[in-house]
Amino acid sequence: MAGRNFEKFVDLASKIVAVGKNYADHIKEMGYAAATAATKAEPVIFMKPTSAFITQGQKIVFPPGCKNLHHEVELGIVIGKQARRVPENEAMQYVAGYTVALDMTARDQQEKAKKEGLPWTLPKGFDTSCPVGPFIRADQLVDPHNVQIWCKVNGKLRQDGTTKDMIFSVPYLISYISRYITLFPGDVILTGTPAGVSAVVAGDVIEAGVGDLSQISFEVARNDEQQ
Ligand SMILES: O=C([O-])CC(=O)C(=O)O
Ligand SMILES: [Mg+2]
Repeated sequence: MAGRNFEKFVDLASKIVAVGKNYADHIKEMGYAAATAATKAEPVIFMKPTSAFITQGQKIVFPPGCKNLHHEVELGIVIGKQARRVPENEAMQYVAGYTVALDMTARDQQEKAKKEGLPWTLPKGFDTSCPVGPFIRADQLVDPHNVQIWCKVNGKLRQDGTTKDMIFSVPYLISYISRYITLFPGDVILTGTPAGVSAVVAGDVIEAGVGDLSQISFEVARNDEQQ
């Protein structure tokens, strides 16, 4: 991992791989089928393009046609070196660090896609759908499975979870994803959201953090192309 500047992981990344249904309380609030021994072995995986990234100072913009935009706070894993078919017991060697991320979701469009059995690419991958925070070095977060992740909207706490409640661990996810998709330095894995997701409107300010290690604040803006 030497020689690379992971402070700028957004510029290094070639992709964002996102995990869904990783917290039982969020599975429940969304009405997803309960996890079973069988589904536990298979996390839900989807992707966002790197054009979804925004960093502080930029605004979250409603995608065209969306009337119900949700925040989802998530721990992001920043990959440190190329990972292909990595065994779980070696997976942590591939972690450069972490970040706080928002998996912004056009919930109305995602619900429509779910009903029709279609992919979530646009509801999850539109421009500005992946606000991220500063880089957290791996040695600053020694136990990624025991940290608070939280999200406030206009100062009001909406999500207050802990990564202790993740169904699939960080090494499991790296191992599982890298069986199918080679991960490269700077790539980000979003590890799923705890309960408390809710709608935001233009003018709202979303704050989120991973413990007190990384904190972000983003304003939501309407889409000026909106019909
Ligand atoms: O949209 C969803 O509910 C799936 C997801 O991203 C998550 O669980 O974090
Ligand atoms: Mg999510």
